[in-house]
Amino acid sequence: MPAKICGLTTAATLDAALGGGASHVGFVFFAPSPRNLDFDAAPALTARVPDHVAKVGVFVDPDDGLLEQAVAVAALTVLQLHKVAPARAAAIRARFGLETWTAVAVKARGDLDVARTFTGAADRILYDAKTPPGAALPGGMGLRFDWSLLDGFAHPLPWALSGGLDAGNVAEAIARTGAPLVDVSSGVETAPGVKDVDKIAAFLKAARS
Ligand SMILES: O=C(O)c1ccccc1NCC(=O)[C@H](O)[C@H](O)COP(=O)(O)O
Repeated sequence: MPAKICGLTTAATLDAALGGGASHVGFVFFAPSPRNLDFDAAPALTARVPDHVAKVGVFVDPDDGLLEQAVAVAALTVLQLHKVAPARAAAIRARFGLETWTAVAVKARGDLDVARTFTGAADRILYDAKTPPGAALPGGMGLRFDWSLLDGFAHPLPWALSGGLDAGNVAEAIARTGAPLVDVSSGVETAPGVKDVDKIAAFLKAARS
């Protein structure tokens, strides 16, 4: 079962994700996040990732300079964009030539309409829970949305399920939604930004079960 462990900042927790069989590992480049990865630390950390595992950079409305620097220091293979309009996602995708994901924040069924606007502009939709107005982060808050909102939705692009997943609910989430890829951050932490090797292993095992 393809799974992304997001917000990794240490070798031990990255190795736990790789050892547990993660298909994707995520690195956040957003200064306000407790998971922000320093440019100085990125090369040594991301060099541990074998070629068959995707290195996903997570960005919030990034400018080209930030993207260029992050792609260079972390040898990213996927760009995950939050708070980016379709035209900007298309421009980033064209400029960098990398697989490009866009996060779609979901609270109500109507929020899914946004996904369709990314056809031709992104390669994958990451459905994530909508964070409250004024929240510090647009993701990584451990919030779950009502999975039944995805019932019968004709996905316009390949997709992934995110938001409030953990070892205790990921198998049900996959069974309930048919998600082809799952993504987690808070659910494998002991505190915001503090990943736990045992929780990572348990999540990946549960996702496979
Ligand atoms: O994780 C962050 O700190 C973050 C900051 C800014 C934008 C996005 C961020 N995370 C995006 C992710 O892909 C998370 O894995 C996803 O939102 C799920 O998070 P969680 O509900 O905590 O598992």
